[in-house]
Amino acid sequence: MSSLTKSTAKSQAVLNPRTTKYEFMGPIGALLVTVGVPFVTYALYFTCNERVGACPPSFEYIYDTFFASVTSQEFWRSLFDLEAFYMYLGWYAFCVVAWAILPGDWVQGTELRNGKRQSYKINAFSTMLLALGLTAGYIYRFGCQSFTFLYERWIGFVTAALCMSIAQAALCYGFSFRGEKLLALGGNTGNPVYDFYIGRELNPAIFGLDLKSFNELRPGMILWLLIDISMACEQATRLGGRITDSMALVVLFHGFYIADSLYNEPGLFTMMDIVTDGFGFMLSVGDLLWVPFVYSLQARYLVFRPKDLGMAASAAIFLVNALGWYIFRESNNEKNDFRNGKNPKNLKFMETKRGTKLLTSGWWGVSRHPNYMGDLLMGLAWSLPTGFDTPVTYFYIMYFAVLLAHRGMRDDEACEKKYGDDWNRYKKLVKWRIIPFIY
Ligand SMILES: NC(=O)C1=CN([C@@H]2O[C@H](COP(=O)(O)OP(=O)(O)OC[C@H]3O[C@@H](n4cnc5c(N)ncnc54)[C@H](OP(=O)(O)O)[C@@H]3O)[C@@H](O)[C@H]2O)C=CC1
Ligand SMILES: CC(C)=CCC[C@@H](C)[C@H]1CC=C2C3=C(CC[C@@]21C)[C@@]1(C)CC[C@H](O)C(C)(C)[C@@H]1CC3
Repeated sequence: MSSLTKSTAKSQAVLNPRTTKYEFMGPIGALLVTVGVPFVTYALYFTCNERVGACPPSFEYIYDTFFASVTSQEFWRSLFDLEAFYMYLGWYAFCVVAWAILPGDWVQGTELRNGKRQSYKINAFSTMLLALGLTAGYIYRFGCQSFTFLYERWIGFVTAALCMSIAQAALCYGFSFRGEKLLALGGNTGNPVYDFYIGRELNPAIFGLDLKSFNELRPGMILWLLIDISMACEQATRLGGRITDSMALVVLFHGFYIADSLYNEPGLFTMMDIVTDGFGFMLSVGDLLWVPFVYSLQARYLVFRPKDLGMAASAAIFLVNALGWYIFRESNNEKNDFRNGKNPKNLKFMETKRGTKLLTSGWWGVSRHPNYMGDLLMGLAWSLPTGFDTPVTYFYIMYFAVLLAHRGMRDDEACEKKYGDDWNRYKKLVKWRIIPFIY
């Protein structure tokens, strides 16, 4: 080995140390989630659709109809739909083109280990507006019944999104070995199953397009809204032109959440996924498959189980969502302002040896993750319009509680490393993790 190659290898090892600690229960856990996420996405469809009597159906039904068909070639062929595949590719290409041509400010992310900063173009919200405008024009021109293909070709789109997420994660994993890349501190164990799942390269990018933030906010989140609109169109087609109040609430809540997230795009760049995690299968499948096809479950359910709630129930559910959103947005804003050197509400804070201050009053004095509490309340409001006939439409809030509890623990560990004793002092001041007196 030449001395130049040796010194490059040495500086790479210093910049990208081997990961010595596993998260997510190591390679076994990574493998379980890798297989489990696509499995659950398909299962939520096959155990809860209009051909199935109850959601979920009896075990006998699953055994007789589903297990029997799984062994047939026909079943596996039905998962692929070439037209849906091309439409999905077209959708992804639309998002890339919109990113490239729509105007947007370039902002810098947090400082990286190599002293550099990643640049991000801010135009996720305008991409959503463009997609919504084109969809509205299409529906206006061709009628609501022409925008029901996302409902009709559901499984074909699921498979297309899954293929895209596998392809992206595999390419990112492969390219992370080429050249001098900045790796994620948690994704460089040397175990391919684990590193593929967590993501090896921290910020993979093509022609200035940062793949991690792009995937997190655009092709999946905006598709989730389009899916909801398609479900509302399918319901309107079936009900002779009207949609139920429950469907209106679900589409409104989801739409508002998505628009709010995209409008606050710069807030993403300080989050754990962007700052510490690599772009691996976890985020790729989470962004492209899980978010659009699982988060929209309530809207899909209301197509074949329409429900009229009436004014009182609708207003009550609306208030739950509004309260959740208020807590979510206010707490995220308090922290973002504070981290940007502003404290408009004069909130109390504690100094730390690391130099960064921690809020101890306002929402961040109520619990250590008040934003999770707001997000969970909204999740509950999204399920309530479907009534109490099935637990399946409450899947989102159950999964989300587990995701946020686990995310809170990961963050707690990271903060303990960052802040040392000061973090324990902070935990004594703000005792509750997410929901006061409960958790
Ligand atoms: N819908 C969905 O599927 C998902 C939604 N989310 C949402 O994303 C949002 C962001 O979540 P996430 O990034 O996990 O976590 P948080 O927004 O809670 O951020 C945690 C970080 O904030 C800083 N911090 C912690 N306590 C304080 C304090 N008292 N004062 C000031 N700064 C503090 C620390 O970083 P530092 O000190 O270094 O600044 C810590 O690492 C949440 O609203 C969550 O609900 C998340 C995952 C999935
Ligand atoms: C089961 C599985 C595959 C888990 C992967 C987790 C992902 C689904 C989530 C990890 C962090 C996420 C965030 C959002 C969506 C879900 C994923 C990708 C988010 C974009 C939702 C909207 C919010 O306002 C947000 C921008 C704060 C949020 C960021 C994190």
